[in-house]
Amino acid sequence: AVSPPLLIPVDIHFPLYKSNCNFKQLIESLKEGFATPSIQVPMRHHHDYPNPPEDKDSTLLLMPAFNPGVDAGVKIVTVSPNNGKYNLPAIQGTYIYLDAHKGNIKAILDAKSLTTKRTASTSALASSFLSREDSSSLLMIGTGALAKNLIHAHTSIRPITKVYVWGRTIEKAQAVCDSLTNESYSCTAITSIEDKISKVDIISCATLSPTPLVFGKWLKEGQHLDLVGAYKKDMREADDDAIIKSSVFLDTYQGGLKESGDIVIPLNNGTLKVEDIKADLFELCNGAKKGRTSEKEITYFKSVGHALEDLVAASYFYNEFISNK
Ligand SMILES: NC(=O)C1=CN([C@@H]2O[C@H](COP(=O)(O)OP(=O)(O)OC[C@H]3O[C@@H](n4cnc5c(N)ncnc54)[C@H](OP(=O)(O)O)[C@@H]3O)[C@@H](O)[C@H]2O)C=CC1
Ligand SMILES: O=C([O-])C1=[NH+]CCC1
Repeated sequence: AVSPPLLIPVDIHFPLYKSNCNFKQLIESLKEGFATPSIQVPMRHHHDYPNPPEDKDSTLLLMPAFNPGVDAGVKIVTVSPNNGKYNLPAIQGTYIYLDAHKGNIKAILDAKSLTTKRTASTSALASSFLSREDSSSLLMIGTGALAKNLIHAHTSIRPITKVYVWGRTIEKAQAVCDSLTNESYSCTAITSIEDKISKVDIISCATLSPTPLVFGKWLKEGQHLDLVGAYKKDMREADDDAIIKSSVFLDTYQGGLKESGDIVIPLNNGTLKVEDIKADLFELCNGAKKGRTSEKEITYFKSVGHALEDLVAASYFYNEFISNK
């Protein structure tokens, strides 16, 4: 099968463009983006809607962002949680990248690729503030479209030599490992989260699980927890004990306080108070707040995604296209 192009240029007559992502560069661009006050991001639309052929609702997200005088864009993305049974990623959609001055469309990007790359890079950006600098092992929980990208992004910023992958089936975990050959780390598929989780430095979790897969009782001093999955108020990937043991950080207060059960459930049951949340990526990137402050601290980062990330990544891929043309 032919994979879809990452970017279809509209104002440039060039057939198809598929980009290899340099995660280090994209992470740096995101860091600059989060520290750029001119970028405006209205609260995104987050609509759950019935999906009669399935037993689960789907979600539609509309995500605009503007950098006045420079560029703008909007992502239309759906999450169809049963897509796995059709061998499709849950995330589908498109990104329209615009010139902010005259409003013309500069490019249309495949939102599946854009989202996996910017989400993985956002997690790694957070890790650059929150994980220990000497982190050498990573546990990846989940085997979907994000898993491989998260492994690439996390290993690009820390000296990781050992990666472990857990999935609901060992075959899918092994397939992720098999796709990561010639890397500077080993990759091992595992069958039990509990057996490995206490022994790694960074845990990244990107699943559609409605209930916790990570339990605070398993977490050890100095670990960093990167929670990417739960995108609705009734979904969570980690339990209350994980919150109690950790310093909690968000991608943004705007979405992070409202959209995911990993934050909303502990806020509602009193386990977490808003004032306990240490910082979001705006505050970390502009230097207003600190990330990890001790080797022993357990850091808990929850992302739900933000349109600034899409705009910065679209700009990154567009400029890469222009310079390689
Ligand atoms: N924070 C952010 O910015 C973003 C978050 N996301 C979210 O991240 C998550 C992963 O995305 P992506 O990799 O693209 O999705 P995919 O659809 O490609 O993969 C989903 C993964 O979740 C696993 N899974 C599904 N149900 C469960 C369950 N009950 N318990 C454990 N594992 C389960 C699947 O396993 P199996 O193959 O066995 O079904 C698969 O490994 C999604 O929830 C998505 O909405 C996505 C984009 C941005
Ligand atoms: O930001 C994003 O694109 C998404 N967040 C959750 C699902 C998709």
